[in-house]
Amino acid sequence: MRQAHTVEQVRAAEAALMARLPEGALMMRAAHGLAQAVADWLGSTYGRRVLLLVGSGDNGGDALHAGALLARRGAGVEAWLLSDQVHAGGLAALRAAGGQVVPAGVQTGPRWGTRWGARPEVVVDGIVGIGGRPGLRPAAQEALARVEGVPVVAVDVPSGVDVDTGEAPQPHVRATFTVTFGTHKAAHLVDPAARAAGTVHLVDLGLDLPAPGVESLQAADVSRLLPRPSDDAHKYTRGVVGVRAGSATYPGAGLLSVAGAACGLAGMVRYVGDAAVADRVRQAHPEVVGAGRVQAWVVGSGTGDDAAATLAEALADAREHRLPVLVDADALHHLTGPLDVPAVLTPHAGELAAMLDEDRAEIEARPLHFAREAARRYGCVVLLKGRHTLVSTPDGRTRATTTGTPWLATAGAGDVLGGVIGALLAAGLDPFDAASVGSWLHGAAATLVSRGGPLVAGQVGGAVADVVRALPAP
Ligand SMILES: NC(=O)C1=CN([C@@H]2O[C@H](COP(=O)(O)OP(=O)(O)OC[C@H]3O[C@@H](n4cnc5c(N)ncnc54)[C@H](OP(=O)(O)O)[C@@H]3O)[C@@H](O)[C@H]2O)[C@@H](O)CC1
Ligand SMILES: [K+]
Repeated sequence: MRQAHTVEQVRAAEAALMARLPEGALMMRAAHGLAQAVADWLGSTYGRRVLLLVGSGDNGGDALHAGALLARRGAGVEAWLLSDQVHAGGLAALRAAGGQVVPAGVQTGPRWGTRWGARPEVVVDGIVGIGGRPGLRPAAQEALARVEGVPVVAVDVPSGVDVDTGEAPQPHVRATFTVTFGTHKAAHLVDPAARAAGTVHLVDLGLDLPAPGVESLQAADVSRLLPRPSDDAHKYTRGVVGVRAGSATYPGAGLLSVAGAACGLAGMVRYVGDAAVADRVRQAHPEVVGAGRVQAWVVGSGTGDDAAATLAEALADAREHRLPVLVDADALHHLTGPLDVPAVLTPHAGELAAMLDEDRAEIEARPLHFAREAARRYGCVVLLKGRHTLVSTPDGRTRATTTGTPWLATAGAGDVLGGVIGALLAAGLDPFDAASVGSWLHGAAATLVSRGGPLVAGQVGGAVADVVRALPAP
């Protein structure tokens, strides 16, 4: 599990560990990890040009110490100080290692602003870390503008983003990769900040941390959580998923929801809906049967004018038999308040905006906030679709999905996702696990069929089996 802790949690764990270690030991662990990551990325150190942007706090201290380590391995290292006060030990170390230092406010050389007369090969963003406020001050913005186009490695977090919320409303660094320390932070997993962080490399510091507020499943977690048939399983013990989606106007939504539900993770799929759609479903998926008892419902997509009635029928059955329900698309607009059955809602940003009476742009700027808000308001698990899909519970616990490919942004992908999650609900996972595992599998399946190129939604359900096959042993 990739875990993301808050600044407050990190500070507390750091204080407890620092009390047992010699002064500066944690910063040196961080600096060694940072220097190694930069060296690995460059492929060598001797003669390479590394520019440090150094703010007033320990984040700048990390950059200076890492710069000193790189300078000792032969790199040309220059530090631009963005404040009159920077980490004294780090500054002394860089100077002692032969690094160049350009004090705050000093106009630097002609071409790239460095004494090399050539572009730096990498910029190390030590402007601000977990002690910063969102946004960048003018000195940092000017420095970044002078080295525009040079790859940036962010120290701990891309400076300027909001570390605990993943929001990035103001100017901020856009990194090629980020080297973080001790644990991940929400900004590494949650967009838009996660996009600014690039690839994230974690340096272990040995912190003793509490339960995280945000986490991200990895292949091993999915393998552990995945319901697998027992030796004596039959189709009913594996769970039956019922799909109420699609209509004469939107038959494709029914077909694709079934394509997801029929990914093989449940024992059986029932389709309940328009007769003509049901015929087409049976042609495409002969194993799918009609109405009867189910263990979970998938309801909503493509139900058009019938959405309210279809939702009401599914909820009535779910109430009677205490079944979980996945509600998507058209049906989302007919929810009025907290649900009284276990449920997963799967809106995209536009649908969530309508559900919460907000602007879509606001939802996209603050997805973690609004996923949690919706989960509280509707009293169930909410999955907010996006590049990093978020799954939140009413108490705020959140998982971010980091599998997937931009090619998955295609019509019908959400229908398949709903079906896959429905299968997992029917197979017995609780709504939080079903939604997060389903989202992970859906993203991984899309990456598999995409192989770097375009895909159509219908391919994704069928590829879930290959993803499951490739999971590590539980
Ligand atoms: N935790 C750990 O386990 C370890 C942490 N370590 C490292 O320490 C980092 C945290 O260091 P930190 O506490 O000194 O805070 P940090 O973010 O460097 O600077 C805060 C100062 O910057 C300023 N400032 C504020 N906003 C700003 C802005 N937008 N733009 C520009 N400046 C801004 C403000 O000062 P001001 O200028 O206002 O006086 C504020 O006081 C952490 O991210 C990690 O890298 C590792 O070394 C070891 C293990
Ligand atoms: K930084």
